[in-house]
Amino acid sequence: MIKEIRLKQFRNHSSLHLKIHKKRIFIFGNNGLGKTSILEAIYFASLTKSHRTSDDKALIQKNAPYAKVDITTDAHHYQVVISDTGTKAFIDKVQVLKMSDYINGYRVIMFAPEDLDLIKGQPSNRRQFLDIEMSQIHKPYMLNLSKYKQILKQRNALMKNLGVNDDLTFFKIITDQLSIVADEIILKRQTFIQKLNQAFKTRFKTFNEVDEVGVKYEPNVALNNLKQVLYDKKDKDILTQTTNYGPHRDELSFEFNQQEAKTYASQGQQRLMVIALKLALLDIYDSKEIETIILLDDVLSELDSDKQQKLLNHLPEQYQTFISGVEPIEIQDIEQIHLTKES
Ligand SMILES: Nc1ncnc2c1ncn2[C@@H]1O[C@H](COP(=O)(O)OP(=O)(O)OP(=O)(O)O)[C@@H](O)[C@H]1O
Repeated sequence: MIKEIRLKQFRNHSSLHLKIHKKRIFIFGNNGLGKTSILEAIYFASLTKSHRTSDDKALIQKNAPYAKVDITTDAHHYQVVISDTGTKAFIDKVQVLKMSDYINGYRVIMFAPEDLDLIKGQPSNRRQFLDIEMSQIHKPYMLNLSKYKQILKQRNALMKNLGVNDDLTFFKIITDQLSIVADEIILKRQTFIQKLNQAFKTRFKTFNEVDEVGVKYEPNVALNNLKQVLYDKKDKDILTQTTNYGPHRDELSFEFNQQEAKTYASQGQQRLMVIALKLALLDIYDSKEIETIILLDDVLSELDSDKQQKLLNHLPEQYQTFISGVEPIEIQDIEQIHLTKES
């Protein structure tokens, strides 16, 4: 459990010290006071990256030389220092030189309003979600994915130079290699989404007993078919100078009462779907030994008071959960932190 948070020159926080006593924490206050930034800092101290920018320097307070985040849990003290020269990370005051040894000391699951793009946004948003989440729980998937990207790049380069009547030796080698790795990816995605779908449905039901949701895998080409398709569609790939088929074109579809959620579900329903999806990930992670913190940024907006209560009452109890919002809430056993201009 996180017991203390200290921010120094992080975003708009010159110096902030919060002592935490409970498992549920609600941080509220007016717009722009830095609620998201606190959740972002907890996220950053876990993964050494932000959920909303790839530019770490944006986290340093304007005109300050560095930013610092200290997170104290029951077990350890985590510190990250961000400066012009990069990010340094420390566990219990000892610098950890290899970031892969530092990250995930505690795990974070975050919902941020940007995550609504999972439903509303482009297929690439959904593929990215799949790849990030699956890589976290299955290392061979991550390795296959980077192998796939590398072969795909080579194949695309080949397609730029290949003529319809050219020798096909290299084309065959690379197409066969790509298909083998692609099938591994498709198979793993299939299994993962099946599990995710079950957990997603169950989580969503705790917030809303009436409606039915689902997430479906729509592979661009079905398992074990890619090799044949790539041979059959060779001329199209040559003409367009790229690889038109494969898991890099896969899609996930979200359904709400058997309809496409993107166009059918309301804003509030979409929000609950994404939160349920994020919580479903917890149900399929197999890592009781790693402490997990849930971060819910601005989850309550667009929800009516009944849905707000249902959401707050059905959050999994075993995980410490930080929630941000604008107005205070009436719910028991939650630590409410009021951010004001002076805090
Ligand atoms: N590097 C920085 N230096 C100083 N201030 C910054 C920096 N980056 C962002 N800010 C400011 O920090 C403030 C905090 O933003 P944040 O998104 O955390 O607020 P919030 O309380 O979550 O707001 P909202 O309720 O509107 O979501 C904003 O006013 C923003 O302009």
